[in-house]
Amino acid sequence: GGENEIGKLVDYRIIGIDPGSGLMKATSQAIQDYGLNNWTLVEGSGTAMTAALDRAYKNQEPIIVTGWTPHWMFIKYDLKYLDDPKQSFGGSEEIHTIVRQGLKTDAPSAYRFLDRFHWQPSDMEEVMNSISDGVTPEDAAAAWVKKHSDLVAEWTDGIPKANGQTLKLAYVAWDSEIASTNVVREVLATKLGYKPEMLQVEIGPMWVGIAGGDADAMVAAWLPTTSKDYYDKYKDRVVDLGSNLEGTKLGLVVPSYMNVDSIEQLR
Ligand SMILES: C[SH](C)CC(=O)O
Repeated sequence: GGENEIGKLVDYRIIGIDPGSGLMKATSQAIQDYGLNNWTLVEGSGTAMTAALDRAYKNQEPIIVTGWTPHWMFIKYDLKYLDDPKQSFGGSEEIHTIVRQGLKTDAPSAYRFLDRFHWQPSDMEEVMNSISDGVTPEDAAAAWVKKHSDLVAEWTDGIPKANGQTLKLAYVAWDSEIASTNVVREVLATKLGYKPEMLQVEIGPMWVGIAGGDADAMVAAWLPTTSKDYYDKYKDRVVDLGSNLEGTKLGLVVPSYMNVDSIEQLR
């Protein structure tokens, strides 16, 4: 379309995250679906996006970011999702646990725990919020595990301990997966006797790592839509242990002080 009031305020830019993510693919789809011809989707990272949001929000300036739930930003700032009447961002999804073929034989205790690992968005947000308040991911995970000993017991009761076997956990540096992967690491290390390592990679290498056996597990598969391309490509070479969290959401997010409510209004 031609001139757009909101577009002018944000220089026709949507501040995105890492280019391979499903969220960026969905945003490109929305730009097409809603005819946002003169708009630019800025590639970066989850960290760069939250830094830009923080700067704009502190100065009460307009900004549009690619966002998702669960995320600490909805606690820290007064934000809103733009309505998505064309459903370019899909509906509410879930996050799956994906492990390498052979893990059940090689590390049966880790496999059994990973198969049981399941928590609520509020649990993930508790860890995320603590990290966003400046607690290290390791300490935030340790505090959460200590506080939620009943749920952790459900994950680990009756599972024999390993004797210091190394395990490689792959993840992408999304704030949600920094939180979840640190909790998984903490349980593997303190309850099940493993020596877990965390490998921070981009989304493609994360799936390749599990499929190729270079990594043992990840809790970062947003499905059925967000990670669909990677799932379809690697599903025959990985083991999907199902959902570890339900009730996610993806979309365009703005501070509540902006006078815009729908993606329709950006054209
Ligand atoms: C950004 S969501 C945590 C995951 C994804 O977009 O692939």
